Amino acid sequence: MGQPSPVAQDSPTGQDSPTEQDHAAAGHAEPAARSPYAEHTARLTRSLAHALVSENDDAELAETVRALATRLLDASEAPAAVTVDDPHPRSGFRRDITPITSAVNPLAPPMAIRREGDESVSDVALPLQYQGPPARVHGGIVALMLDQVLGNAAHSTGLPGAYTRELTITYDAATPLDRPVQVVGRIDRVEGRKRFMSGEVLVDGAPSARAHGLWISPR
Ligand SMILES: CCCCCCCCCCCCCC(=O)SCCNC(=O)CCNC(=O)[C@H](O)C(C)(C)COP(=O)(O)OP(=O)(O)OC[C@H]1O[C@@H](n2cnc3c(N)ncnc32)[C@H](O)[C@@H]1OP(=O)(O)O
Repeated sequence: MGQPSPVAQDSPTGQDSPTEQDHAAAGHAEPAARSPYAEHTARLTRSLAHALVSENDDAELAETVRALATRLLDASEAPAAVTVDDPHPRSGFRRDITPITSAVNPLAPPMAIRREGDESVSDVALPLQYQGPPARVHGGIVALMLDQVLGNAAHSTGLPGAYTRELTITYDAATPLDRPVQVVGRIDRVEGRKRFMSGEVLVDGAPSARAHGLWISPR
């Protein structure tokens, strides 16, 4: 079996952390502290997800995975016995468990979002497990990436927390797998509780998908 395709940077999001009020408004408690064990396991699970949808075979790797699965099972029964270094130590970062930017959620590539001027930006290359039509990223995943990056931009200015109220995606062209694409989002205008947002997925600088959306803060 070949190496899994490179996934997005295995790092946290750069996304603004939700406040305690955000968590309270969202109806859940503050997540538990970060776990390096969870983060490493998520990385492994991403690689396994890629291996499962690939059609390659490699007996030596299969044996390595079998041994690792045994070790992981032991570790899950006695997690304190396993010592790992946190590759992304941060202080004060609340744990991100979203299925798109989280380092510890294996459903997430994960995307890392940064600020560039007035925009939120993420460079990402999605591997095979995000495929829709052959060689193309699934349209729902494209919408997920845009939702997250526009949401990041909506929260980037110190404005209160807001939810996606409306999100329209226009798919102009294929978003390719296994190639770097750039996801960009920005605030177009603010009207009271409403933030009107826009963004794109760029492939070699040209939009493969465009998004327009409305984010609203709860009353
Ligand atoms: C607290 C925040 C927490 C944030 C956590 C961050 C973590 C990030 C994690 C990642 C998250 C990733 C992202 C996610 O997954 S976000 C999760 C997915 N989204 C949701 O769950 C949101 C569901 N919707 C709601 O909860 C409510 O609708 C909210 C709270 C948003 C507003 O409820 P509210 O009861 O206040 O209002 P309303 O819904 O009756 O709407 C009525 C208003 O909207 C106006 N309107 C409607 N359409 C349009 C239009 N096209 N052009 C212009 N205006 C338009 C309309 O005129 C009216 O305005 P006005 O007459 O009042 O002036």
